[in-house]
Amino acid sequence: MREHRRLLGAAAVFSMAAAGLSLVQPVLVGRIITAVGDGAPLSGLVWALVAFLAAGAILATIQYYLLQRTAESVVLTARTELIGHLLRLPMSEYRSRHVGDLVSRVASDTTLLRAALTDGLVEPLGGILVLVGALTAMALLDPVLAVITVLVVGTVVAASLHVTRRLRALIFETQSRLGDLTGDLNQTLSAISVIRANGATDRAQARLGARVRAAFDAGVGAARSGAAVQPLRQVTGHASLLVILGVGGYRVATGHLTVAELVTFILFMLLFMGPVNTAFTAVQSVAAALGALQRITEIEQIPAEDAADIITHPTLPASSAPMVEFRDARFGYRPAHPVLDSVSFTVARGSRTAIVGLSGAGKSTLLALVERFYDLDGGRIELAGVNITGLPRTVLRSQLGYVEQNAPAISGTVRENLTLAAPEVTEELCWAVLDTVNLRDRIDTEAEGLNAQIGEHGIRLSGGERQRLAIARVLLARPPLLLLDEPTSSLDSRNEEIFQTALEATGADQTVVIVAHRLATVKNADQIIVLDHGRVRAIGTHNELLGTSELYRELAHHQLIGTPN
Ligand SMILES: Nc1ncnc2c1ncn2[C@@H]1O[C@H](COP(=O)(O)OP(=O)(O)OP(=O)(O)O)[C@@H](O)[C@H]1O
Repeated sequence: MREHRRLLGAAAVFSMAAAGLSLVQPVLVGRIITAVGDGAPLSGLVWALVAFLAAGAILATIQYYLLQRTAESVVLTARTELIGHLLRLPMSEYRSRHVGDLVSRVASDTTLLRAALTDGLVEPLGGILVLVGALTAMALLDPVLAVITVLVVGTVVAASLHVTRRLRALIFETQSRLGDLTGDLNQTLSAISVIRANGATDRAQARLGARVRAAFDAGVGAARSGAAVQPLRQVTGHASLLVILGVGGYRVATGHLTVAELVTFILFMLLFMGPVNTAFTAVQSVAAALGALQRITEIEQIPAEDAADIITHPTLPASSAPMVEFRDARFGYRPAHPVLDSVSFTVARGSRTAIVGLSGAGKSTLLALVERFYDLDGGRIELAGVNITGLPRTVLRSQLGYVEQNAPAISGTVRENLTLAAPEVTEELCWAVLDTVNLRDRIDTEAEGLNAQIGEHGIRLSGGERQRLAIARVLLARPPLLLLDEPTSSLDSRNEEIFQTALEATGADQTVVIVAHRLATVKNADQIIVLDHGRVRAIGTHNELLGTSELYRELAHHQLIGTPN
């Protein structure tokens, strides 16, 4: 920010100096005309005029560069801050907003700030000097003509300000429609195979076409408002020139003014019109920037995920308490629709806990709550005896290895995906863990090896390969608690066996909570939690539950846990 102010200050000084020089030029021209009339020597005056013109041009060039540089760095700061904030929003915000709209706020809205700065801030500074200087000179030369000029220009400027009042809202509307379009386009392209396979391309095109049309209509609305200013702008220049030529000519004829004075006056008037024109542009740019700024601040005003956190434990104290404990936990994505209700259970250190239940029972939500993607509505979750709301989220998450349902991958290389939680691990360890999940041979087929790109969302890998890569990532990071959400749903039986072996090899220093949909994964767990409509129906081992839980018996009988009945 300080750098911006320094650069802006320098640009303003250059702008005012260039403006000051431009004010001297009409005076010199007037002198030259008088000298021509008097037959006096001209060369000194002409050289002075040339020198002033050249100096003015140099100053204007420097000022232009400084201004553009500042404007670019303001965009840089705005983007950097917005991106920093965007990455830290509460999870619910990403679910309720279009990602494309968020992207357009970073890419497009910030750009509008640039024009406001160049047109709206520094140019007018130099402009004010020219305006005041030129007006004073005009008043000294001929007060009557000066008053006439001010009246003509003032009326038109007032009218144009009235017109541009609506522009800010119109630009907000235009940018919002653009955000809707990029949001929809982004979603459509990421689900293009679903659309193609269902023969919905034409419908998608029609829907996107309607979005394009809405953006066009909003843009036309803003253009109409902007265009209304243009004739006023033209009128100001032409009308004042015509009036001054008429009245000025009359005043020369009646002996109130010399020709040299009239020419000087007109030159000052033309100088005076420069800032007036700039003001027209500035008003529009600032209105546009305010519209865009509204969209940027809308996001920046959303408190970051951890803004309201009250940290009671900056680090995780050494403790022999259970690894995880849910105590009467209640949660709903929407206030009146509880997804989890009175959930209580304990996960011992080094144990394997499986969570089973029908689809929609709340299994994934349970893991997301341990990650603190959402906060409970009631009750508490403890990690090693500490309420997780009292831990910094970075500390909490450093203890967890989470394999999400469907194992989403990040765009980038195999290595980037593997080392996301442990950037420092060696190449050797990477290959070893790929070996553990039976992925070494597949990655070996890539000429770039670990540096092979896996495409957007890992599109170049099969579902099962993506899942194995996600498992490899948490195995590599070796966090104390693994949260695995149906990690084998896309694996064949051989790879599932390999996964079981890898899981058994994790050792007593790692606790595992696994949402499972296959009996094979569940059978050997130390405890199985049966979840039904957000409530814990039973807890026990496979053999115990076969005897005590009707629901578990039914699920086990179908061999498929977690799918609708
Ligand atoms: N972001 C969300 N916003 C609103 N409701 C949600 C959200 N995520 C999940 N739900 C709802 O919460 C309930 C529990 O979902 P959850 O994903 O936890 O179930 P699950 O037991 O993991 O199901 P599955 O076995 O099908 O993965 C479901 O009714 C689901 O529709």
